[in-house]
Amino acid sequence: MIKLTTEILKQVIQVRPNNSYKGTFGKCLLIAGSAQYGGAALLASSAAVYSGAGLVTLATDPINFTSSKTRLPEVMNLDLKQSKLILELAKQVQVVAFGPGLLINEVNSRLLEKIIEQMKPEQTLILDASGFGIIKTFQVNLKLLQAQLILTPHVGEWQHVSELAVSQQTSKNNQRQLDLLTPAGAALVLKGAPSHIYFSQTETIFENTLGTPAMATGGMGDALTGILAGFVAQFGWQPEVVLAAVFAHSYLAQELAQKQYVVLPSQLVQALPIFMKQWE
Ligand SMILES: NC(=O)C1=CN([C@@H]2O[C@H](COP(=O)(O)OP(=O)(O)OC[C@H]3O[C@@H](n4cnc5c(N)ncnc54)[C@H](O)[C@@H]3O)[C@@H](O)[C@H]2O)[C@@H](O)CC1
Ligand SMILES: Nc1ncnc2c1ncn2[C@@H]1O[C@H](COP(=O)(O)OP(=O)(O)O)[C@@H](O)[C@H]1O
Ligand SMILES: [Mg+2]
Repeated sequence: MIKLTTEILKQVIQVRPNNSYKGTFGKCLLIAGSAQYGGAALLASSAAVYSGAGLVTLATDPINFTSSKTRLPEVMNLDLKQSKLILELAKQVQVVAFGPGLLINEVNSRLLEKIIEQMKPEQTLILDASGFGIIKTFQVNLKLLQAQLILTPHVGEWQHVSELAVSQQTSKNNQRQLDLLTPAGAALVLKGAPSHIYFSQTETIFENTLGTPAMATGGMGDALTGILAGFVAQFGWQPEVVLAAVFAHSYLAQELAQKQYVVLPSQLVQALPIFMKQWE
């Protein structure tokens, strides 16, 4: 088990080249948010923008359009029902993040299946939250994916997907289930206190030594999904980039928690640009 340190931030976060433009830092498509869980979509999409993705589109229930545009005009919106448009855009982005705040239903599962079918090896799919309910309920096969894959379940979601009770979630069992369920190289960010990161068909496991109970507020995982999307969009898919995003999320929360009893996910998101500047 390798413990993450600040080395990973220095390694991954780069000074931006002068001759860059928004296209240099990648495009993200987030498929997230129902009427009930619009906040998850707002947090994930804002985290992608604040962590530095060049262009961010949120496909969501239209009821979230006004709040999305009012809170963050940088984010573009697509109607979750317009699956043709979503699939078209999904071909053009570096990262698709699927799941926060979605309803677990057949329409969303069909959309995910088509995305899995069409994504290319140079792209990355991040699966979070209701995405796990969808793959489990509708038996979606992740092995068909050719793109890179990042799974970000908390232990409750991992229990559902892996069929490992929390008490059975040992490193060995987690690795075996990950290898069974996903293509080689897929990352599993198993969120908890602390979080562990596994890679499919790879022996080495990483521990995120940081984190604080001040993070235990709904939406903190949605923010991580957006940070992962932003990091992969601009720094490319590499195991180190996944590790750096996970570490940055907890490190920043811990920094804020020195002066705060609770760290709100939206506060963490807003603090990202200043935090990243320290590590470029
Ligand atoms: N503001 C918002 O709109 C928010 C929306 N959310 C959305 O709400 C939906 C349901 O998410 P939930 O995470 O509540 O899903 P679940 O209700 O599926 O998961 C929580 C279950 O897992 C168990 N559990 C065990 N260990 C856990 C751990 N370490 N951390 C968390 N739960 C653990 C809990 O006891 C509970 O039974 C998702 O779509 C999610 O994206 C949440 O992200 C919270 C914020
Ligand atoms: N006590 C804690 N110590 C360390 N990290 C925590 C703690 N509580 C929550 N977290 C972190 O907060 C995030 C919570 O994610 P998740 O459960 O998906 O939240 P949500 O679905 O509400 O957005 C994870 O990254 C987890 O590691
Ligand atoms: Mg979550």
